[in-house]
This record gives sequence, structure tokens and C-alpha cells, in this order.
Amino acid sequence: MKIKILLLAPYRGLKELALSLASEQTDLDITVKEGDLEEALAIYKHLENEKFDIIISRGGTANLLRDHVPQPVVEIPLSGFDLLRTLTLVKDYKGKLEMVAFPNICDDVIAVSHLMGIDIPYTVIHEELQVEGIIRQAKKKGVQVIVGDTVTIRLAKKHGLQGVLITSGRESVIEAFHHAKQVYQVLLQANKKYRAYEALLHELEEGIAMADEQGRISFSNPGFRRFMQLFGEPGETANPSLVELFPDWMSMVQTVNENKKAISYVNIGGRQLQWTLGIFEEDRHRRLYYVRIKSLRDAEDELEIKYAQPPVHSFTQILGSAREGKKAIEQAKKAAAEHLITLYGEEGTGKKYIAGAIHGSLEPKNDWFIELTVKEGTPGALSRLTDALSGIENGTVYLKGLEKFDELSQAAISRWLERQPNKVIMSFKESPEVMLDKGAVGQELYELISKHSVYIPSLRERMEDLDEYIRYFIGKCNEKYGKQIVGIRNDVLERMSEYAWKGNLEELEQMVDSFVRISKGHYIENDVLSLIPSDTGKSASRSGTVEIDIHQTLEEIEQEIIQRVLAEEKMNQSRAAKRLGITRATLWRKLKETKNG
Ligand SMILES: Nc1ncnc2c1ncn2[C@@H]1O[C@H](COP(=O)(O)OP(=O)(O)OP(=O)(O)O)[C@@H](O)[C@H]1O
Repeated sequence: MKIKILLLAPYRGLKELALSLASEQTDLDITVKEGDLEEALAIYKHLENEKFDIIISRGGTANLLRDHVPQPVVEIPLSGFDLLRTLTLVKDYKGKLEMVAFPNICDDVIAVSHLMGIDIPYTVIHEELQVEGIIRQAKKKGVQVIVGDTVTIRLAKKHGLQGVLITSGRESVIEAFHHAKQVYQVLLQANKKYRAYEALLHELEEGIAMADEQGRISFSNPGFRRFMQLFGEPGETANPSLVELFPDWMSMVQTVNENKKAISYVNIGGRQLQWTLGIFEEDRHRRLYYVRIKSLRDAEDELEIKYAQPPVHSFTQILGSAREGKKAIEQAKKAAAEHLITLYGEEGTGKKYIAGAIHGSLEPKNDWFIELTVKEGTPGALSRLTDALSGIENGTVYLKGLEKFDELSQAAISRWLERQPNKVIMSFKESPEVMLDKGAVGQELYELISKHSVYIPSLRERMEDLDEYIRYFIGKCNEKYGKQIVGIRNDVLERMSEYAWKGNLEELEQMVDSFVRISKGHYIENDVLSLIPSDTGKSASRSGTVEIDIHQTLEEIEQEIIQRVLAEEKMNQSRAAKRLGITRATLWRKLKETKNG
């Protein structure tokens, strides 16, 4: 297959020369056209569909084309012969003469003219815009002949001077053909690599695209088009600008321009997507950005990623004056300065709230608060976890469920956590020591999480704050349900203070919520008492289940249940009878039966 070349000659003579030489090049398929600067560009555009491999041109025209065409542009050089020829021609000129050219040409001309023992005045130009002014000055000095490149000569003629073009000779054009062949070989190798990468990107589930600052997409893989619901091959359908797809595109570009990676979360077609923006490459004229898109939903079964504002922003929003609670807050404030922090305590004690307060207290602030919950300790969850963490910069990560991984994965993640830059607050239901004893965490993770750990006390340990919490939740629920409840009856409060609160503040909030929902007046009245389970702080378990030996007789089983309920109700027979759904008299009779039996 021949290499397809478009040769754009800035002057007629070069076109003729190129045409005569083109036929000798058996491995090149050369199209030759004449055009200078913009004119040449217009010719290129007209022939764009012919898919040339390489463009050949000269001087300013080659430079202009290089900025506007995707193919490599090979330049026809000015050889020593070219200069020699021109100097030989002009050396006997009678008129006053000056050469106007770019530094590389001037240097060569000076060297050759010294060899030939001729003295030719010259002016060096650095950009084309200077040419016209220099020609005017030359004219004022009485110069009659200008020696230079096509643009210079054109302008010299415009100002009524004689122009002598430094023309490219045969050997320069042939050299350009050779150069084009070399460039093509390099291009072939690069293309092979490019195609391999393209095939890889094609297979990738993740969406990848390349766009400029205005969000115009120049490349997208099928994954990207699937996520964005852009159907058809690129080019077939007009790619919408990313500005239309992501309303906060410009602010993300801003973040990226400040040398950060920008991450955002969008919902498209019911899918929660994470997209990351970064600078891909800067070329001479514009910045290119890459966009990576992946679905969070797919990973949700193993690792849940929630990206939201923390529930509170400062320690002053954490309620409670009980000693235990205050101690926890003081410890958390101190631990806030650490890179890796552990919070542990029963479910619903407010660990996430404390994490939010830590995040809010940081100076300088972190950009993100991200909640990562390990649902299953699978290898998939592990790689997603490290992947998610490496995608976050300048964030506070609230991480739950590390104990679900096996010891080896825990060790790997421990080393990983130490190296990553974000603040990580780990949350556990039990203390590091208890988890180590039980084998829930291995030695390496234990060492990591026991360094800066804070115990968040259960509600049972801060019962003096119960009233305050209830009032706070009533206020919250009034707002939710549009009620104006101002307080709670003492009987209800008393029963609540006897309750076990295994679900802690979370359970309390739910209970207050149900009270507020059904209350008609300004107070939470005794009619809600039936909604409080009669499970006291000393009960065996919150759900009220106990193990019974079913090898006993029915009567013995009944007796066992009665005794257990009685014990839980501190031997108060009325309360035990009520819980068992029998009258006090029946209970008394049943108790008596055993004594007699
Ligand atoms: N300081 C607080 N003031 C008011 N309400 C709070 C406070 N801390 C926690 N809560 C309430 O308790 C609920 C549970 O809190 P949070 O989610 O922080 O608990 P957690 O210990 O992280 O729970 P889990 O271990 O189950 O994830 C919150 O939804 C909120 O209603």
C-alpha cells in the first residue's frame, strides 16, 4: 500500500518541481497542489476526505498547516545548495539588496556568504507580523531587492520592491519525500500501539471520554456512551457537549485547573454514577480533559458508597451533658488531628454524628465527606474499597465494616490506609480489644485501629440526658409532622428510663417519632405507654427471646416462662400478669400450683 501524501507548494515553481519528482517515487501516492498560507489550508479542507497520511509543505505555510491538521506535516528544507544558488544569483545584482528571513535561514546564509566572500546585509525576523514593517524600513533605506521566503517576497512586491525567492531545489524536495517515509514508519508503530489501547478501552466496562474545556467530546469508549445513553457509534450521532450532560461541568473544570482531580456523582437513567475529571494532556492550544464514569450501583452489594453532607458539622451540635458523653466528645476532639481515627460503640449511639463533627472541625476543611460501608468482605469489596479511596482527594471517609474482611485482607487494607492521604474515621460496634479476642480483627488491623480510638457510650450510660434527647427529637418530629407538642407525661418518661435501649439514640428517635405521629394534643400522653416494649435494662435480650429446654413438660415450660418474666419485672406480679396476658389471679393460681405440685 502506498503512502498517501498531499504536497502543498507555496509557489508555482515548487509545484512543478514536485510534480516532476513525484512520478519517480514508486511507494508514494503524491497529490500536488499550489497554495500559500490560508489558501493552502482551504485546499486541505477541500480534500480532507481523501485521508492523507502525511502533508508536505514549506516555510510559513507548513507552520500554519501544522496547527490545523491532524496529520504530521513534513517540511521541505532549505538546503545549502538552495542558498548557494540564490546567493550566486544575487551576488552580482547592481541594486541595493537586503535579505529578510527567520534566524535559521539567516545563519545558514551568513555562513555560505562568508565562504563565497560576499557581503549581504540581512534582517532577522522572528514572526511573520514583523515582515511588513521591516520591508517599509528597507524601502526607506533605499533597498531595491529583497531576498527571502514566499511571504516576504509577496509583501516586498506589494510595496513595489523586487523580490528574490530562496527556492527549494530538487534535492530538498527529495529529502522531504525521504523524511515523509520515515515519519510514516514511526506513525505505523504508534498506530499499532494506539489500536491496542483503543481495543482495551473498547472492552472496558468503565466509561472513558476525552473532551476540551468547553466539554466537546473528541473520544469516547462504548462504556461511556452506554452510561450516558448516547446510542450509535461516535460520529454517527452528534455527541452532545458535556456541559449539557453535567450542569456542574464548568466548576469541575475549575477544580481540575487548580491541579486537583474532581469527582462528582450524578444520576442518569436511574443509575448512580461516579465521574472523575482530570487533565489528560495539554497541547499547544488547548487543554484536554479525561472523564471516567463508573456505576456505583453495581458495587453496592459488596461496598456501599454514600456521598452526602455529614449529619452535623460541629461538636456544638452534639447534644448531651452526661459525663460519659462529654468524655467521648473531648476524646474525639483530640483524635480529630490524627490521620486514622476509630470510633466504637453500640449501634445507633451517634458514631456517624461524631464523625461529622470531626469533619466539620478540620482546619483547613476537607472537600468531601464520604461514607463507605463494607457489606461483604469479598475480594471485590476490597478492590473497590482501595479504588474508591484512591479516587478521593481531600476527603473525610467514614468507614464501616472492616471487620468483615478476613485477616489477610485486613492486613492489606491496614497498610493501604496508612499510605492514603484522606482522613479516615473507622466505625465499629465493639472495642478493638474485644474484636481481637474474638478473632474479628487480626493483629495488624488491631494495631491500626487501637492507636486513636474513642468509645461512644450507649444511651444506658447517659440516661441523665434522656429528657434532653427526647425534647430534641420531639422538636425534630414537630417539624416533620407539623405538630406543636411541648412535652411528655412523667409516666411515659419513667417507663422510657427503665427501657433497655439496645438500639440507642436511633431507637429512641424512632420511638419518639411514633409518639409524635399519634399524639393529638400538646403532650405525649400515657396512651403511648403500650408502644414501649416492657423490656427493661436487665432483660436477656431486646427481642425478648430466651432459650427454653423443650424436653420438659408443657407445665414445666409454662413455669419457666412465668419465672423469667417475673424476674424481669422485678417480681411485680401485676406487671408480669399484664405482659403474659393473664389476670393477676390466674398468675397467682399458676404459681401456687407449682408450689403445691
Ligand atoms: N448527638 C446526637 N444528637 C442527636 N441525635 C443523635 C446524636 N447522635 C446520634 N443521634 C441520632 O441517632 C441516630 C444514629 O446516629 P448515627 O448514625 O450517628 O449512629 P451510629 O453509631 O453511627 O450508628 P450505626 O453504628 O448503626 O451506624 C441518628 O440518626 C440520630 O437520629
